[in-house]
Amino acid sequence: MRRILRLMLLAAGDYRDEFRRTLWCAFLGSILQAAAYATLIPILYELSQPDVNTTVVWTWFGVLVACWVFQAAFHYGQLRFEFGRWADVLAATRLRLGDTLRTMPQADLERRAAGDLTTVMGSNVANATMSSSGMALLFIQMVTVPAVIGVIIIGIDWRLGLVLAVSLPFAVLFVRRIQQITGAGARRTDAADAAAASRIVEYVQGLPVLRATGQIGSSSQRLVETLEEQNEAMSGMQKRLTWPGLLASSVVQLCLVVMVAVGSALVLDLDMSAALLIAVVAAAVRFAEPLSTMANLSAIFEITDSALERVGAVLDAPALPVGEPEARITGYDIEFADVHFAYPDGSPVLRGVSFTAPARSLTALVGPSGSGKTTVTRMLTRYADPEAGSVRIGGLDLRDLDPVEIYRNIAVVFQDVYLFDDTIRANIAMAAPDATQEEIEAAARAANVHTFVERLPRGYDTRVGEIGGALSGGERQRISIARAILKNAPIVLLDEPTAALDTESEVYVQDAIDALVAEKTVVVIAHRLSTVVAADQILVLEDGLVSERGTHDELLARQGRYSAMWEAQTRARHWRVTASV
Ligand SMILES: Nc1ncnc2c1ncn2[C@@H]1O[C@H](COP(=O)(O)OP(=O)(O)OP(=O)(O)O)[C@@H](O)[C@H]1O
Repeated sequence: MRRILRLMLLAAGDYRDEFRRTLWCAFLGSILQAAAYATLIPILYELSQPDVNTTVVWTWFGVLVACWVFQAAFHYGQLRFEFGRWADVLAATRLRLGDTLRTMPQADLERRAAGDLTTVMGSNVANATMSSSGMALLFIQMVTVPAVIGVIIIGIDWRLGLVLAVSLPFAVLFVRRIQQITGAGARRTDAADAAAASRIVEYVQGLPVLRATGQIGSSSQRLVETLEEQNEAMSGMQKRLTWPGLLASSVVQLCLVVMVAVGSALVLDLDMSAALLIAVVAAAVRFAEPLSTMANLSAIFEITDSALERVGAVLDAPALPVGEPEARITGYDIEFADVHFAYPDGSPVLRGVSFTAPARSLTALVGPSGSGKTTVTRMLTRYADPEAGSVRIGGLDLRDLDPVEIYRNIAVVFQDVYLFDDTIRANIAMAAPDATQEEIEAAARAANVHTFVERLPRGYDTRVGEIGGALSGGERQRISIARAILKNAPIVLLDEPTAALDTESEVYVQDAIDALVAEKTVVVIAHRLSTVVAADQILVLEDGLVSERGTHDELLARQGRYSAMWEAQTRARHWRVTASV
């Protein structure tokens, strides 16, 4: 219970003090509710006496009314938060989750599948916040009311109290069993939901490939298997709940039957008045009722618990530590000093990379596939911190810098362009939301976007989603370069932006890149060596190490790995030309 309470308070965030007050309201309200039921015992008892003392009856009736009035006041305090505040808590928690995802190391983020995070941000956070308040209050009520009534019944007649005391451990045992089953079931269902969400995202994104390979609908085995597991997780839990559920409610009913039997025997022995028995049994119904409610609701309790756990795991995720949050980048040279890095599940990828890239110079990274080129550019955006060595920008160790400050100074153009389902204008302005229309158009012209946007009926106001498929790879790439030009960051990282383009698109995109990189510190990953002949320095990466460095001419003269790669690519180009003649 303490763990759940901690998670609830974590989910309540800035509203945690209000939430605490609500829990107190629920606790005090529950005691008063139980006390109100208990007043029925002296009232009924007195009414059954041959000479009724009306003062006693009215006094207890006054206590009953007072209990209900105060209970209603506490209930109001509880409902005000439950209905009035939780929508705010939900919105605030989603924003906090969004913030945590932003500050979480990129490497940690990547380890979570997209669908998993969608489930956390969607249904998990809704279950965790909206139902957790209701569940917490219900839980308090369900524990407090029987406890108070139980104590009062024991005080009135220990034998009837004993019946309650004996049946309680059995009821608790079955409720615990139900909780174990629903707990395991809810976790399995949540994991299955997250896996299904990931598979659905993957299925939708991969539709073109799936169509081409005939893996659509039920023939898409991976999706079918995940949906089957989701179904099995849900129905399996329901099946396993049948017997414990039945037994838990039977114990509660049996307890009442035994109590009536014992009470009747006492009445027949003239050891107890019939009126008192009726009053005690009426109160005992309130003792038993929450226990069966608890058994019926435990599935919802566990779903809430599991959702809280998943939301808590994201909220608790450690952010990248920042040495000097106030530090600002003022110089734009880059330095890698003996950088070692391995992905969590793999062998070392960078094994002592060292180089410097002076400000406003162009550094090209070349090398075989898997040699670590992309990882070098990732380290520059503080994707993760090196295991040894340091990465510096303008003399500042990235470990000291807030990732927001790093991203403010770096523009990245990837091979795969992500465009949001918004207007072309909004997609370009993403990195500079305050940019004027003139600035957006200037960037678009520089990136060769203007020419094709002009041809669209709604120009810059055309939504990318409306024409998604109608934009060629080169056009999408040019939009992403316009975005980077508008951002005007002093450092530019290019991950082979022209690699997947046809020759005509490549020319347009190359022009756009030229406009982007002028006067910037540029690091570019290149597979086609012809695109980086003019680089100030070329670094050849092999197996996580810089094996050669120099200008194109210097490296050719060295007759090493670079010169062999150049030879191979020139031969391939020549072969393609002769083959097509
Ligand atoms: N997120 C990741 N998790 C685990 N291993 C990774 C991850 N990303 C890359 N790797 C591994 O690290 C090594 C270097 O990858 P990297 O992408 O940096 O190489 P690269 O030189 O850019 O390759 P390519 O030219 O094919 O893009 C590869 O063995 C790759 O499998």
